[in-house]
Amino acid sequence: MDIVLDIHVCEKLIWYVEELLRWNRRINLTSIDNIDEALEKHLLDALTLLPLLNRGERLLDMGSGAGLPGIPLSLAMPILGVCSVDRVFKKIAFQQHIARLLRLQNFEARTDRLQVLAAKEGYRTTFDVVTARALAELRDLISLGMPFLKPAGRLIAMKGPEGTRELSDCLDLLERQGLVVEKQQELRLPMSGAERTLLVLKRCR
Ligand SMILES: C[S@@+](CC[C@H](N)C(=O)[O-])C[C@H]1O[C@@H](n2cnc3c(N)ncnc32)[C@H](O)[C@@H]1O
Repeated sequence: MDIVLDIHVCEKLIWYVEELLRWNRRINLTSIDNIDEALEKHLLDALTLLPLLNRGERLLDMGSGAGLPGIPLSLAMPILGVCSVDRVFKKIAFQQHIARLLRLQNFEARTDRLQVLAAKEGYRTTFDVVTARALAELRDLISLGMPFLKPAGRLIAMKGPEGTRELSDCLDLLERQGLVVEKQQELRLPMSGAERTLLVLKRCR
């Protein structure tokens, strides 16, 4: 997948996935409970965003669940500032446990509803990048994500094959919100061949 990472980063990434599956036996965090599948469909999938990010950017991961894609991105790119938000406390407790043990300096996990966080100072219009995986249809992601974007910020929606249809269904909304499609990237995960669509929408006014 053209992603080259330091061996120490890889060890931490794999430890994170193992810890996720360990916690998953006690509290339900993810439907995947097999290590090979989790490495591909959680870890590699999250890392597909790396080439789309720039050093020093501030990123919001909306509805991050067990920390995906925010935790792998924060490990692989320590120069990124990641804020990871989910409304479910136990999921954020797991993310905070990971951040503590891996000493993630560039990572903040908070329990909040996105609609509430969007009104808070320090969060509204302060992010260069807003990401979401498996949170909602593109139309709803745009409504949820727009309040957080800086001028010229990007919303990156991680979608399956349905991404293309969802995009063409909301071209009117993009126009109204002042968003343009900066990139539409289709890819396949290397083991299962599962299809993914990355949609990068840039705020232009
Ligand atoms: C299907 S999970 C996806 C989790 C993670 N992004 C992933 O790909 O594994 C969707 C998550 O979004 C969270 N969520 C849904 N609506 C939300 C809202 N309005 N505010 C904050 N979190 C929300 C849910 O609690 C859930 O953990």
